[in-house]
Amino acid sequence: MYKSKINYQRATFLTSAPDIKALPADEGIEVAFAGRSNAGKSSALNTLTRQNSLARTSKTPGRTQLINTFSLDAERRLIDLPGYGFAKVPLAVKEKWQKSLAEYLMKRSSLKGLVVLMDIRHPLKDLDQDLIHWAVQSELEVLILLTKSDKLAVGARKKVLSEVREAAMAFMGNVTVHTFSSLNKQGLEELEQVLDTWYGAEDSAFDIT
Ligand SMILES: Nc1nc2c(ncn2[C@@H]2O[C@H](COP(=O)(O)OP(=O)(O)OP(=O)(O)O)[C@@H](O)[C@H]2O)c(=O)[nH]1
Ligand SMILES: [Mg+2]
Repeated sequence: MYKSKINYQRATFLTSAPDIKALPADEGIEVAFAGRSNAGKSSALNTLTRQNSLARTSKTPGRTQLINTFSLDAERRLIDLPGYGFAKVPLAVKEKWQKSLAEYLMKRSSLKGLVVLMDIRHPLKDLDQDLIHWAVQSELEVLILLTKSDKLAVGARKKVLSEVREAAMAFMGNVTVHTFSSLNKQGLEELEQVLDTWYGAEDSAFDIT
C-alpha cells in the first residue's frame, strides 16, 4: 500500500476567485483539477482530501463557477476549476468563467501540473484533447484520470484504460493515465503518488509533512 508523503486530509479552503486577480499570491506549487462539467473534479478533490464537502459537487453540470483554492501547507495548493463543455448556464456567465479559466491556465506561474478528469464512458472529447495538447506544450505535468470507473465492469475499464494510454502517447509529453472512482476510492493511491512527485515530496527523508 502506498503511504502518501503529503497529508491531503489537512486541506483547508482558501478562496473562491472570480478571476485571477483574486487568487492567493502566485508562489509555491499549485496543482489544478480540470475537465468537462460533471466529470467529477470536485468529487475527486473531496476523495483525495477525505472531506465530504470541501469542494461543492452537484448532479447539475456547471456547479463550480469560480476558481476554488485549497491550501495543503504554506507552499502547496490544490485548485478546483470550473468545468468546460456542456454547462447549461446563461451565455454571459459562461463566457466570463471560461475567460477566467483560460487566464488562470495561461498566466499562473505556480501551476505545476494539471489533473485532467474525464468520465470513463466519454473520454478524450475535443476540448479535453485541446487542453492536454496545450498543457504538454506549456511544459505542465499532466495526469489523466478516467473517472467514475465504478460505472464499468473490470474488463471494460481495463480496455478503455489501455485505449486512452495508447492515445495519450500521441501527445508527445509526459502524460500519465489512471482510472479513478470517488465512489469506491479506486485509483486513490495512484493519484496520491503522482501528486507527491509533482509537489516535490517523494523523498520522505527530507520532508516533514
Ligand atoms: N458513480 C460515480 N459518480 C460520481 C463519481 N464522481 C462524481 N460522480 C457524480 O458525478 C456528478 C458530478 O460530480 P462533480 O464532482 O460535481 O463534477 P465536477 O466535475 O466538479 O462538475 P462541475 O463543477 O459542474 O464542472 C455528481 O452527481 C457526482 O456524485 C464517481 O466516481 N462515481
Ligand atoms: Mg465542480
